[in-house]
Amino acid sequence: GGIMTGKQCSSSSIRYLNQSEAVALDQDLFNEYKFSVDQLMELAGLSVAMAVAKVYPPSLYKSSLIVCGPGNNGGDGLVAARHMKLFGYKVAVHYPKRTPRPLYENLLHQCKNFGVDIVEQLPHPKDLINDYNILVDALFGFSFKPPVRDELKPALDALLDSGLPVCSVDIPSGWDVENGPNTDRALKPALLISLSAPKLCAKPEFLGDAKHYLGGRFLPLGIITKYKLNLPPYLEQEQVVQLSC
Ligand SMILES: NC(=O)C1=CN([C@@H]2O[C@H](COP(=O)(O)OP(=O)(O)OC[C@H]3O[C@@H](n4cnc5c(N)ncnc54)[C@H](O)[C@@H]3O)[C@@H](O)[C@H]2O)[C@H](O)CC1
Ligand SMILES: [K+]
Repeated sequence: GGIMTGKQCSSSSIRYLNQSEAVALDQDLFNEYKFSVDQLMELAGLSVAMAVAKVYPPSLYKSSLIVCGPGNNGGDGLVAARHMKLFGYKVAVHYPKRTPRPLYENLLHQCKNFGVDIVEQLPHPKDLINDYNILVDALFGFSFKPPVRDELKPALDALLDSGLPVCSVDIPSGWDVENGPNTDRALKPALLISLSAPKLCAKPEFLGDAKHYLGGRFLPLGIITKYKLNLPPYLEQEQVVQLSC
């Protein structure tokens, strides 16, 4: 739908970033604006948790599983896990390929100390529905290059075949960042949370009837101008804004 100011729901005239623009914008935040990854990841992960809670409130969707990948998209998932725990969800994390960096190690440590379950071995995808109400897809973000390597196929299969609603962080995992769901067996997320600005794969023709939120409310005006972003306004102190209804 178009801009609906009353309901804060807009998607017209949005500019979608290609993969190299997304990487360049990210680099500008670190190099020109001197943000640390931890800072942005905390805000990104918080906004993911907030969007998930708006669409799938913990009172109705109590039990969640967050599938985390080896990069910063997975880091966003680890942050979201901690916030979702604070929001009242039962939270489990599956984190099959761990990158040995203090950032990720500390986030995982925090999850454990906040009572997040760490699931080493996933059940068969069809059995996930017995234990969980929603899945969060934090497997791959804007640095993904298809096809998925074998080692992470089981994690993607869990997201593909469970039948549960999937909330994708920034990019629906397995999708081409620019060309969207261009395989036979593509993920169909129920909710996408684009971080900082939507990438080309988040165009309405790819998302279908999925809900779409923008989060990561940390862009300085200089970046918005440089990348000619035309983002919808966030209401008041909200960390997310809905893009399609
Ligand atoms: N500016 C922002 O909005 C911020 C976004 N954040 C999040 O960071 C990700 C991008 O993170 P990055 O570390 O660059 O990469 P990814 O997580 O997308 O994945 C890289 C990771 O995955 C492996 N990999 C790549 N392709 C494959 C493949 N075909 N098969 C298996 N594995 C693959 C690769 O080796 C790496 O290990 C962005 O989307 C946001 O979610 C930041 O949190 C904050 C700033
Ligand atoms: K993802």
